[in-house]
Amino acid sequence: SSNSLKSDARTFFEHENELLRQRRRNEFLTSYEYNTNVTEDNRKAMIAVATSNAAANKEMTRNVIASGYVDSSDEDIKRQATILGDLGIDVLPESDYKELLNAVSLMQSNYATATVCPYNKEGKCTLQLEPHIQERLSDSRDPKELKHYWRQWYDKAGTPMRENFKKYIEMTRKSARLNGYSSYADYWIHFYEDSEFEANLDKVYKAILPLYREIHGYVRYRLRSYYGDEIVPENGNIPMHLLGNMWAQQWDNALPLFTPYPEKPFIDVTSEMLRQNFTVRKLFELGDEFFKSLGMRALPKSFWDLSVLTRPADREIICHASAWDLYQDSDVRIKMCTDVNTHYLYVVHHELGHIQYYLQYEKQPTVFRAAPNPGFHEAVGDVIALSVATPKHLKSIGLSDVGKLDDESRINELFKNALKKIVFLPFAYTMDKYRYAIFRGEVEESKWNCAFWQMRSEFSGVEPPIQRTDADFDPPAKYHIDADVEYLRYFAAHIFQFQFLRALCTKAGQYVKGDPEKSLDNCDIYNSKEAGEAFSKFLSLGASVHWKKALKEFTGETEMDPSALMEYFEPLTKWLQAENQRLKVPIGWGDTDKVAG
Ligand SMILES: C=C(C[SeH])C(=O)N1CCC[C@H]1C(=O)O
Ligand SMILES: [Zn+2]
Repeated sequence: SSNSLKSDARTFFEHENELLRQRRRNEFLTSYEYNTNVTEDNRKAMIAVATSNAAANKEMTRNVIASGYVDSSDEDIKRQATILGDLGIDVLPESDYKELLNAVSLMQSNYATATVCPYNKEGKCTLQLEPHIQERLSDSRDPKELKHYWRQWYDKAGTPMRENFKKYIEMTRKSARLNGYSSYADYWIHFYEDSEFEANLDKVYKAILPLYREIHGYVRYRLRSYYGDEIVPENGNIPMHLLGNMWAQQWDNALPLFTPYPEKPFIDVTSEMLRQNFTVRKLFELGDEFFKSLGMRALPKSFWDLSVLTRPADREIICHASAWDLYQDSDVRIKMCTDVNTHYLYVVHHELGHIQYYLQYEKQPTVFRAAPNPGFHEAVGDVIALSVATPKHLKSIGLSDVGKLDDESRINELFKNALKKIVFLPFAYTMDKYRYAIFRGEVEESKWNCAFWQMRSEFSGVEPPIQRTDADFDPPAKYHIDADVEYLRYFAAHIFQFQFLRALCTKAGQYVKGDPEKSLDNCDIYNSKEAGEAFSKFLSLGASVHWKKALKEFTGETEMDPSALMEYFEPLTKWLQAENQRLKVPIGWGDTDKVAG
């Protein structure tokens, strides 16, 4: 009878899911060991466990496909079979698999251990990306110093990785073909379960581009008046080393150079935290308190015992922030090199969002212990960070004395947030538009570097501070390109997080469309059990249902839709259009002349 068949299927998947859970725990434990202690032995141990797991996963996938459950009439069984039937890079023959993991882990190790020489003074070349170089890129206003660190980092973290990157492209291309995908790009895209994904992406990019162009024009205009026109062109690409971030992915660190109303008091959270002797632990406790105030999961004791929250003095670690699900007994951890400042206050909340998601779906079968759309996982923490950063919330936790902003201060705040959330979109779009083109063989290898900078210019209107050629190879200077981490998840997250914010703020009674007292940019969902309940319900589903079904229950929407983001920034959009007209700011940019060919 269908019941017995179902029980056979259920028994089958319960067994496979339990074995998969054990394999994942073993794999992530050895990977965590390597990430928190970068040695050759740990790197090899990680590759060994991953390789044996790949063989076991191949066996599981063979069983799942042989079972025929992918055609089951039971939606849940069918979904489990479809996901478990998809092998990814584990499909590779063992020797290729080892080569791929070796190439990726060597790029990650290089990124984690690369050091550069100090600018304009003697001293050992031991400066690290986090915190030294990142801090100089954020705080220096000396174009020569900025150019020095830009060039040192790209020459150290990029070009030497060319051969490893080539191997990575070769092996991922082979894995995609063995899985029946036309390219590794299409393997990445299948995780969005949306046949219109690329079309929707372009639609969203075009929807936000007008606002981005206004921001770009205004920033270039203000930078020109600060640095002069030998450094900053009137109509061309913005030299990226002036924008406060090594990859020019967010420009908020350079805000003091272009604050709309510089005379207005500004909430400088970093100096206030330092004045109040904030510790790293305090940053995590703030985030933990926030989730608990919503009635959501608290951080378990094991989190505090097993996480690595600051850079250890006695060993190399991979500092790039990451959250870890160790698939047993709520064993969840964060590994990052936290400093006490606004940037890390955001990153802490971003990572705690991943942790909350792991805890919320931990009762799901292993196959469903994931997000149904990669963008969801990257959006959870950001929504909380948006609430934390509001003047209302900062006042409630004693980090600011300004609760409600006047119109001009509000423009300053919205501009600061736009330098993160809007500026980021063309950057994220390019990270994967570029890799898609390489994965699809659309760019000849001798042009891989020039194509990268041409796309950064086309989509963001930024360029390197110095001439780059195809003798350089700059893409691996960005962590995610070393680590085989898909990037459009962050693009999607930057759209979804405003849809989540609008839904949660509505539930919390903090947002009413059209009510200036209840606008999105001053909504604080802290303590709202209604918001927490809706969020928990959404997150606990994991990947058990299609993301459009989960989103519909949560926000009433079924698309990745920028209208919530555009509503949040609407007052700024109006102000910028008027201000750029008043100042006769030229909008738009041309081709970059910093790449040969
Ligand atoms: C904080 C993380 C770890 Se999931 C991160 O990589 N992010 C967060 C925002 C964008 C992206 C980046 O740093 O490039
Ligand atoms: Zn993340």
